[in-house]
Amino acid sequence: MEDTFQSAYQEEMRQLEIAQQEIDRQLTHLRNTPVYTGHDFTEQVLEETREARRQRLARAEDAPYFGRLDFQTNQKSEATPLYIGKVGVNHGDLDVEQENPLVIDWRAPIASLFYSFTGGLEPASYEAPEGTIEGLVYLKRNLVIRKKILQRVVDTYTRDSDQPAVSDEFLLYRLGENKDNRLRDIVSTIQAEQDLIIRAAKNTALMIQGVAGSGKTTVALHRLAFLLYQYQEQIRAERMIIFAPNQMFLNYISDVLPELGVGNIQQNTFADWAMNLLDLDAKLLPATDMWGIWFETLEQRPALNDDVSGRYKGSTRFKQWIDKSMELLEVNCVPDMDFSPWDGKVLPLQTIRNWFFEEYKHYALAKRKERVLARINRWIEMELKPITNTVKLKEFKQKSSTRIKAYAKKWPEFDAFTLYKNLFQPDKRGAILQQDRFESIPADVVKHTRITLKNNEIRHEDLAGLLYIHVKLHDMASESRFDHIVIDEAQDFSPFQVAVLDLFVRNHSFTILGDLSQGIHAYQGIHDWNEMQSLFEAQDTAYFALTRSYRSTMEIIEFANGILERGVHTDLLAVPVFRSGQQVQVLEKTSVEQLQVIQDAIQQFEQSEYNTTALLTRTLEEARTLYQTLLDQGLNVNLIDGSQNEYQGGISVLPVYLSKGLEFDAVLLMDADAYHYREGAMDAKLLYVGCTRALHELWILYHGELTPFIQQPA
Ligand SMILES: Nc1ncnc2c1ncn2[C@@H]1O[C@H](COP(=O)(O)OP(=O)(O)OP(=O)(O)O)[C@@H](O)[C@H]1O
Repeated sequence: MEDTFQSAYQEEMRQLEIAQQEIDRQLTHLRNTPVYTGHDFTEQVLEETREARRQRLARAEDAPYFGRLDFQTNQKSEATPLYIGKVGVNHGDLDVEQENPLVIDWRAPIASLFYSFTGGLEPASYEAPEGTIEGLVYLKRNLVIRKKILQRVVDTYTRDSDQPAVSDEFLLYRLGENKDNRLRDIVSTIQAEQDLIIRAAKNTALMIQGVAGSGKTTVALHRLAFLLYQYQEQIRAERMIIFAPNQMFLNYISDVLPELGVGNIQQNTFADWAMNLLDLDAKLLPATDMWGIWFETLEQRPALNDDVSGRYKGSTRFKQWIDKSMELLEVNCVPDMDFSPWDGKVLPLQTIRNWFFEEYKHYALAKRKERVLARINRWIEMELKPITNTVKLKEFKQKSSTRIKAYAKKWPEFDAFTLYKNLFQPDKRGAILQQDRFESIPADVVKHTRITLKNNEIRHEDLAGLLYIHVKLHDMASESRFDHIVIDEAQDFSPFQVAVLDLFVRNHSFTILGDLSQGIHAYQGIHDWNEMQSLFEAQDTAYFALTRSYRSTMEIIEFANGILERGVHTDLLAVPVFRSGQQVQVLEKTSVEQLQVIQDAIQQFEQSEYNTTALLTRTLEEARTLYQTLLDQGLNVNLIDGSQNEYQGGISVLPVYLSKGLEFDAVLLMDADAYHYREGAMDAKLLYVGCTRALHELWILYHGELTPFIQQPA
């Protein structure tokens, strides 16, 4: 066994040397080629290609590949070793597709075998542009190369061995590593079920329910890199966008795409993106406004049902209601009168209606109004032309100018904010719905929305409706469609938000990822994936479930599953990868003792060389207090209160609801008592989110009665 390993290692050392020499040679050649800066178009294109190769080779220099697959197609008499890396490298200086390149790009069709093959003697196959290619796999090997040095060779499958495939061994090695303050790429260990999602066809609204730590965010980013490779003729990075919950999260994931050699993809929160398009004179209330109601109050939280404002305003019910209102607006918007520029001259209502409802019907409402008014102006000019009497001409000009202004005022104002406001006050002039229809909006929603809108303030939950009206008025979506949209943490998105985004993307090309068990913003998000799936025709959408969790140890996953079983009653439980660690510690301590425990834990984590630790409190106020106490003790800690744009790593103190999406080597969850985490799925989900942030260690601290979602330690 040892001999086999030695010879494999020697063989890979030799291959690495060959690969590195070739990469060095090509790079030196390219670097010595003078950069073309002239105006000749052909030369400019050639220079661009050279520059792209320069950059690709530079990325391959330190670690040209991470895997090897020996594959024999049915047409060949022997297996060919295929080396798979983050970027493809050809033999020689030509930039054309080669049958057996030196290194194959991980996104190439043949590389999918490396991910989908999980062992067995049966033939394996992959889909190539020319059809299905079948053959036999002889070897699957993982290689760790760092800074040009071969560090590890792990065979996860050899055909002539009677050992089963051990693909988890290399994965476990990778998962056991400590993380820093950024998410990383996983090209060397993408799992078969993740690969299916990454390589799924482009023109589908893909919905992925994935348990905590199943790699949803990571997979979405790899999918973008794949789409750019696979559909390079059809899509551009600048026309793709990732929506994530906040700027800090965007910062946390910001290294992955550059690691995958992808730049220029837009990344934003829905709120910032929508506000930018709407360009309103109103103020967006910060998200903390809602958190105050749902997270900071431990007692007397509002009941959560479909009539709470976030759920209602995010529903297709509300969208349909707006549709109806807009239809009525359209039908009734032409002033019910002829237009007379001066006494004795009349443009009949029927002509104006004909322009609006027939000739310009393909334009959006605001444009139609604009066109009709411009046409009336042109009509006035035509009617003025034959008038030769200068006194009369002057008089008519003045009259018509005043009258057209007055007439234009009789049209509704096609401004999204004004119309949105009117939706909530049918008794006002300019209302677009009659009272009887209006009564279907929950009374509480009307009451609270009126108050905020009156103060020129809007909430996040208003953005979908506002944007929808804006699009209907101005049709700006068709001019600036995305090629692909990723929505991360999609369980916190509403169906209405997705319906609006669907107007902004070609061919329903979405990757929508989330976890219902982490739906802590259930007051605005979905409760079931059907709510989103039903927005699309069956052939335009696909659903995947990721159940394996890669982040945490088995002990942590099993502990977190227990919380879900007790508090959420779901079948969406995580299946751990077989990575064992410390038992979860559940410790009853008084507040004075807790401080000592925290200090001990931090010391212990430092010895384990953990880079990131989180202290999770139930509320923001408690996080602030704990942060101050720890600062006073001389500890070097960061507070995360929702206002940060960057995740620093180190020791962070934060309320549990702000930890979503992040991960830490160790987590200390504070105040896990029956007061802080009481009855109700929302508290259980909060606890679940908190516990599943931990990679290696989880400590639970409480005082008094333990929360019912956690089993009393024996
Ligand atoms: N195939 C894999 N190989 C190695 N690591 C992986 C793999 N898949 C996921 N991971 C790791 O698991 C962790 C969780 O990944 P990620 O944050 O993408 O999951 P998630 O499903 O978005 O999590 P959550 O919903 O809990 O925020 C990350 O550290 C990621 O690198």
